[in-house]
Amino acid sequence: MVRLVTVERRDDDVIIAGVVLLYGLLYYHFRYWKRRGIPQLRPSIPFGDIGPVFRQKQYLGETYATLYHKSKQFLVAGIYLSLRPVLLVNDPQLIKDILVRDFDHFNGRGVYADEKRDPMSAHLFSISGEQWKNLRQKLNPAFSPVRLRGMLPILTDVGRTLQEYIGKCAEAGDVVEVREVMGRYTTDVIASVAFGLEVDSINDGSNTFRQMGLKVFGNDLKNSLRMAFTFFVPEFKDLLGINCAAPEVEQFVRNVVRETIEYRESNNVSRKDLMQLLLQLRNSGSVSSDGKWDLTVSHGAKSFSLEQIMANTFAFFFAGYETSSSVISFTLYELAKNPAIQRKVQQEIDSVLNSNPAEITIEALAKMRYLECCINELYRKFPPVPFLNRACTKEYVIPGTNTVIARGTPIIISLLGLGRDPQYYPEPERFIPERFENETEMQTLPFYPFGGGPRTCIAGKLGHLQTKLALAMLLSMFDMKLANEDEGEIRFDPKAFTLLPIGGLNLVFTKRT
Ligand code: HEM
Repeated sequence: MVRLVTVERRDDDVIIAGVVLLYGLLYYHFRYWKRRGIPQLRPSIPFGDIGPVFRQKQYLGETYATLYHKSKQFLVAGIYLSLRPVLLVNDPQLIKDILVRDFDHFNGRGVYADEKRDPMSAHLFSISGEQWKNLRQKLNPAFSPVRLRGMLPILTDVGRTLQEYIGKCAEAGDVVEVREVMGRYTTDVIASVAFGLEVDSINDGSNTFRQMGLKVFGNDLKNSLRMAFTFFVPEFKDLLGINCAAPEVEQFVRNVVRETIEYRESNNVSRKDLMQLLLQLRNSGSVSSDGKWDLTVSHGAKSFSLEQIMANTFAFFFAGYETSSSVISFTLYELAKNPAIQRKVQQEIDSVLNSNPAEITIEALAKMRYLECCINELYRKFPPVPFLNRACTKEYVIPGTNTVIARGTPIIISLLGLGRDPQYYPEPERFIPERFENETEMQTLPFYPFGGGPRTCIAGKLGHLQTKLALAMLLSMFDMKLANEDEGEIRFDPKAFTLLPIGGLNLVFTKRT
């Protein structure tokens, strides 16, 4: 009896000692930034500063914005994504230095990429260092102005299908959930521009392309783990043994890419899209910078592997469709909420297009300055990529201080936080496109909807073009209003990986006379 009690006591002692030790280690860990002389907030064990995200109470982009507002008096603040220490950079000048002038110290992305274990993860968005520099240099010509001009007819075709679809809804007096419909529009654009396929998910939401797009950002448990490990703790992703894309998405991309390439190569088919340019790169080692679309077939070794084509097409797919669709749908929503702004932008579009709305050219779009201001205001208020990621690749001393950013440190810049900061944008909750009328003033604002420096969005001009084109095509033909006039402020789905409003964005369109 006495022995039994002694053994139980010993077990208790071991457990207590274990708990104390673990607590001590965590306590030590969560003072990582303090030990480095960098201010930190009040992280909690074990979620650090992103407890609301883990508890599914707040969308990650909003949590970063909150952390920005709490710490903006500091140039930088140390935060913890659960166990992972990350540096939040708040100061506009330092942000600019990191993105542009001192980019050499920060060319990493800080997310998961492993060409061998998970080839689909090693694309332009995720890779770093020399590998990234090489690929970026090769892919840059694929998004030059002359290429965009070549792609415009594809965008216009899909835009017409969108106009017709909205026309039918207007006639029937249907409520349109624009976040979904614009997601279908950009899916069709990217299917055509990146994969070279004509799909019509606008009229058929059950289309495989659309379903795959939804799966990429799906918030089921497995996908949540997939995203969390890709972005928060990439070091441990291998332990989990799951790939960056869901198996059915990966299989889908593989099949589509393989079949398209086989078809084009055996039938000598040429099309003005990204797939054509990736094939050019594969066959000749570069994308032609003089705007040619044909393939020079060399019989030597291919310089860009099939796996690389797949990974990068996948990146264009996920980076391309969600961003623009978010901007188009939130802009429509803001214009429905602000009828005076809607009328002003329509008058501008009418005067540019005169009586020929079928002819929307790049030159015509460039003349729509007020529409441009509306889109910029939208990028500010609802940035489709609400934060930027970088990783420090070479030790860096913050100018004017003794603070050292160590190699390997992941960096976050909260675009949503900056965009909603009244210090830069008075009355940040209001939609005021006029803020962006003065281009010189604009240059002084911390405004990076497409990121900045050499690692800025490679296809920003394409994204902006498909956004502006769709808005011009819709606004030239339709008026719109909120389906529910007393709709409150937008709340974002805390489980989503993108800016997804709970309940959607519901509008009613009527044909303009
Ligand atoms: C309105 C539309 C778009 C917005 C607002 C947007 C925004 C962004 C942002 C903020 C980044 C990160 C830049 C940085 O870290 O400095 C990025 C990167 C990227 N975007 Fe976009 N994007 C858009 C459209 C597109 C489209 C249409 C594609 C592809 C067809 C695309 C492909 C990419 C890729 C591949 C990267 C990684 C670039 C690199 O790391 O070198 N984006 N985008």
